[in-house]
Amino acid sequence: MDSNLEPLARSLRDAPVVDRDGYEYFVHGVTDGIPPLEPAVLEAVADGIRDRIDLEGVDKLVAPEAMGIHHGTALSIATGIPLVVVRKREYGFPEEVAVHQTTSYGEDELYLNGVDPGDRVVLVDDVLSSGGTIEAVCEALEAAEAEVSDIVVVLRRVDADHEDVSREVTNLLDVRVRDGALEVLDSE
Ligand SMILES: O=P(O)(O)OC[C@H]1O[C@H](OP(=O)(O)OP(=O)(O)O)[C@H](O)[C@@H]1O
Ligand SMILES: Nc1ncnc2[nH]cnc12
Repeated sequence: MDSNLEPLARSLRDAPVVDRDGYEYFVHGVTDGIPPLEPAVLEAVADGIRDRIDLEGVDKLVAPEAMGIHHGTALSIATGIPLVVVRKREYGFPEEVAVHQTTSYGEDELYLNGVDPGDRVVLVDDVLSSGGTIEAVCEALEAAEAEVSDIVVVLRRVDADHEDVSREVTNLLDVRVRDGALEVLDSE
C-alpha cells in the first residue's frame, strides 16, 4: 500500500457499521465527517488523488453534496482548480440540469449548475458503492456538454455490486464490510 495512505487505512479499521434498511453502512470521517476527519487525512486524500490522475488542463472539479465536498475542497485548495458542488437543491437557473440519483440505500434529485459546455472536469466523491451517484452526475455532465477527464473516489466498496457503473473509476483504497466490521484492502 502507498505509505501515505496508511493513517487513513488504520483509521478505517475502527469504523462502526450501522444498518440502513439492510445495507451495511460504515461511518467514517471520509464518508460522513464523523468521527472528526484529521487534516492530515484530508491532505493525504488530496495528494493521493494528485498522484493518480492527470489534472493538467482541468477547468473544474465537480463534487456531489454532501460527502464529496470536503474531498473536492481539499483538492481544489491543493491545485487551484475551482470547485462545483452538485446540489440536492433546485435553483431554477436556465442552464440547470436535473438528474435522478439512486444509491445502494436511497434516492434523490441532483441539480448541476456552474459547468459550461466544453469544460474539462474531474468528478470527485467519497465512496463508490452501487455507482448510481457517479452515473447520475455523469449523465448531468453529459447534458451540460462537459468533458469528464477522470472520475475519482476515495473508497471503493468491493462488496457492493457496481451494476450501475459503466465508466472507469480511480480510487485510493478498496474496502468491504465483513462480519460486521470494515476491512481495508489495497487497491493497487
Ligand atoms: O455508489 P452509490 O450507491 O451511489 O453510493 C455512493 C454515494 O452515497 C453517498 O451519498 P448520499 O447521496 O447517500 O448522500 P451524502 O453524501 O449526503 O451522505 C456517498 O456520499 C456517495 O455519493
Ligand atoms: N457512508 C457510507 N458508508 C458505507 N457505504 C456507503 N455507501 C455510500 N455511502 C456510504
